[in-house]
Amino acid sequence: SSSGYSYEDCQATADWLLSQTAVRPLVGIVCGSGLGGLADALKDQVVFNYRDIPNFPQSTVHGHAGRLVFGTLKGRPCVCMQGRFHLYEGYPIQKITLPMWIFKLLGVETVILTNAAGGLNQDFKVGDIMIIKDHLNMPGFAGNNPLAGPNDERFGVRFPCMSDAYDRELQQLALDVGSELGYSDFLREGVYCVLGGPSFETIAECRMLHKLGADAVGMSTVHEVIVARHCGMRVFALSLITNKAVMDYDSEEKANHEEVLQTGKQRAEQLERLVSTLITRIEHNNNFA
Ligand SMILES: Nc1nc2ncn(CCNC(CO)CO)c2c(=O)[nH]1
Repeated sequence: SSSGYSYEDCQATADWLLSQTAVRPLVGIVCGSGLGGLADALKDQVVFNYRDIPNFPQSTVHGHAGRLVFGTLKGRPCVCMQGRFHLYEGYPIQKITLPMWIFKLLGVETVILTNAAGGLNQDFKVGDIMIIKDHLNMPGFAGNNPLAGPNDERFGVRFPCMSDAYDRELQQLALDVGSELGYSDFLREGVYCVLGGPSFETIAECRMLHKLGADAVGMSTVHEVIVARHCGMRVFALSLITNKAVMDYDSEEKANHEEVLQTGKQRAEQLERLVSTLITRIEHNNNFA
């Protein structure tokens, strides 16, 4: 569509990347705020700055490097976005999700997305890792959906199903890996709600979202998930709970980005171990590639 990219645009970018590296990734990783360290774990890296990639948007948020890192994680070929895009940066939604269409055309079969989020579920503690089992797409309720506009059947169907967006097998695998690694006491599951941002939510909004069944709130991920599912990639996503959302009017808590990045640093190592171990357990169609 007009503000979107054509299949040919995406193909051109993917072909450009494939001509620059011999890595043929099966897993695509999206690193959330302060979680870019995951990309540093890749071996035999081939790195591209977003500004050097045709059609790619630029990261403008502190804690988002703006690099596409190809490499291997325990022998598994991966591509990792160190820095992602958000509605609050002022990008049209199709620009935010362009990397997903490109991942698809690179041959990626499974996308792993991480983000930092506020905890709405009162049982959650700062530093918990929440496996996302479903989402609430608030911008989508207002029609801000990355699939709006003409549909290209080469990517997927006009009306894609979202009741199976978050792969149940990968969720179970993550729980198993988490308990193997001894992470069970900070590993949770829940529903992630996306808001446009950049302002953090009000107390009334937190209370409303909690009543609506949301366990965590953030400003990303859902748009990429919708596109990834539209073009048939498996999705696993998790939120690092970087602060407890303010739910009471007598609270002195004030959500801030620094706290988000600080918690990311503290938990980064466990999150990286969880994701890299998970990746070695994921079965792919052409594992022999
Ligand atoms: N209460 C609350 N806590 C949060 N921690 C991280 N995020 C996700 C948004 N992250 C932004 C600002 O840190 C950067 O992308 C949020 C949020 O949206 N709300």
